[in-house]
Amino acid sequence: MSHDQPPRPATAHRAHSLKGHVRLPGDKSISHRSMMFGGLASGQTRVTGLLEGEDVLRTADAMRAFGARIERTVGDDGGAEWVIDGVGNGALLEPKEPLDFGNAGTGARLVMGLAGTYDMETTFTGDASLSKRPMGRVLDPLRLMGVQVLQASPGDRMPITLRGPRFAAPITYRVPMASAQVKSAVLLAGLNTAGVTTVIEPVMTRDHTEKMLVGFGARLDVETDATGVRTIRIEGQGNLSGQRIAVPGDPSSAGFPLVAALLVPGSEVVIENVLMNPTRTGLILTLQEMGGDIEVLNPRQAGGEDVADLRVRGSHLRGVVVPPERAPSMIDEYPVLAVAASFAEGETVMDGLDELRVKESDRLAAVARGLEANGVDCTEGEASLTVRGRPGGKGLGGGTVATHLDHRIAMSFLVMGLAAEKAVSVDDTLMIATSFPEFMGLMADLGAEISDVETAR
Ligand SMILES: O=C(O)C1=C[C@@H](OP(=O)(O)O)[C@@H](O)[C@H](O)C1
Ligand SMILES: C=C(OP(=O)(O)O)C(=O)O
Repeated sequence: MSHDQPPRPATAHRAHSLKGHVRLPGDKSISHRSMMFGGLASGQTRVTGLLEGEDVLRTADAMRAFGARIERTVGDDGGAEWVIDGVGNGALLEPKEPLDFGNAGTGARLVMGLAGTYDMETTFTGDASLSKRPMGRVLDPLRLMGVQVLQASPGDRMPITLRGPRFAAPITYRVPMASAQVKSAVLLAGLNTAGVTTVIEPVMTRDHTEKMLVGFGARLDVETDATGVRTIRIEGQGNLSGQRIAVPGDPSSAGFPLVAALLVPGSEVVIENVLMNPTRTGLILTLQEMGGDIEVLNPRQAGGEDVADLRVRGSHLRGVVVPPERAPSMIDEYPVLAVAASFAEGETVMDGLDELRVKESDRLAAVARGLEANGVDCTEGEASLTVRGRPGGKGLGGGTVATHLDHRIAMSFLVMGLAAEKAVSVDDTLMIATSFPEFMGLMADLGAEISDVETAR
């Protein structure tokens, strides 16, 4: 997608029932990291199941700019296999051009860590959404390690130019907000820093960086104390070597067909090969607590991760209070949970949502405005959202939602339109390609009717 393409609105109509088996694209967090660690390691990394979304392809471009060779090939089973020839440890080259991360916070923040401590200059740019997001959370620890910020827009925003020191200093850093991106950026900066870099994580967030770095051969250990505080130590300047990675299906993407199947009466959908890492399953747990009929089938291990298939049936949902400490395990899923709550009996209370304000959009405000535009009774607090649902979706819908360049807002409200009495429109769907390019086709295969500008009825 180019930055200057005109927006592409779409409208979702009430569906009769959703039926079928679907396989999701690969997990976005693991896909980004596969590109980064494969691009840095010595030797070859082969990745199947990669999410070929725009966010991940930007990370691939960045790793190419640092000198990695990355190609999409066809594997033995006829599926795509990405082959990465890494630059070798400590051998990133200075990029000749600014790196454009598009819409991707993960790509930008993790690569700032990965490259920031190198004795070279790197410039980071992004689209209008990414340029509004706070980068100080990553720049602050990098500054402590000796990285100079040569250029940044007010409030430590992009475009940003970093200049690494000759010798970076290892630090001990307590992550001030629940953020896997900040934790990861510091650990990745530690990779190129002599000595031991320590990250203290008071609240556990997704642990893909830790697990994958160990898989690539990094010297990293994690200690968890009795209160759950994690201390992660990484020894710098070790050796990463190329790996084979099979990326499981993205549980954040799973949220959309999952909630759609729960809300549309008479539905039965099986979602195959979903990543079930416990740092990512908060949405499934919450929907089960609401009375959602979600069966976890065939739980298994694949490539060091928990994976399962999910059978979902149309269900009568009840409102719940979502514990704030669950937020990190479902942080990207609140928009679609709010949609589910709009159809539940009674009130759903979501709290501890401060981080939603700094995503691709201010998701707390975007969700509340979208719900209001579609007749949902809700209250937006500083870091909370309370939704009073209407079982059956009676009287809901009929509005157009402003998506603010945010893929998850677009997909969430299209899901709402499949179950609401009246159709729901979103002002743009182009951003869906950043994380879930197959969304429209996959939902249509299940029986959803979503019309866009080209197929308007
Ligand atoms: O590390 C990651 O892969 C991600 C971490 C989360 O961001 P924060 O670290 O900002 O919470 C999440 O919202 C994002 O989609 C992916
Ligand atoms: C927050 C998200 O991604 P990122 O921070 O990588 O832009 C997301 O995918 O919902």
